Amino acid sequence: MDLKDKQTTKNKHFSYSLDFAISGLKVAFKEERNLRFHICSLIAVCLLGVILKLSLNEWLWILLSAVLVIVAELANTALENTVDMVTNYHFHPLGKKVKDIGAGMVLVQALFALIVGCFIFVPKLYHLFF
Ligand SMILES: Nc1ncnc2c1ncn2[C@@H]1O[C@H](COP(=O)(O)OP(=O)(O)OP(=O)(O)O)[C@@H](O)[C@H]1O
Repeated sequence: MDLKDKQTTKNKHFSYSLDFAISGLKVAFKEERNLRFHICSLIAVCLLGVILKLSLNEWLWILLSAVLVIVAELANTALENTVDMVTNYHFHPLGKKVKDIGAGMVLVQALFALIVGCFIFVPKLYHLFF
């Protein structure tokens, strides 16, 4: 961690904000197995989308669902880290509540993505095989 990483004041330039945002994404990707899983799933879905020649509307629904899941996972990661920082890894009923609600948020988004994926891919796969 260099001196810049110990900054606690507001960013003075947009480039600093961008720099910290990118480093946040890198840390989340490195530390969160679920985030890596969601990104791998997105790549697989995109490949399938190319093979099945999705329309522009279908691509937009798929991308919206994927972005919602990834944003939820990032927000959940931030919540988990905040709970760990505040509780110092000790059990606290409110810490449990926050983490469980955060996990619920990701689940809701993931179910939405699954439903969208089923609406788009199931009929296309059905026509392909039957
Ligand atoms: N400080 C704490 N106090 C109370 N309960 C906690 C605390 N930390 C974790 N827990 C409980 O343990 C569960 C798992 O915590 P963890 O931090 O591993 O989250 P997770 O949901 O497994 O994260 P991930 O999204 O990485 O799978 C939480 O959902 C919560 O019920």
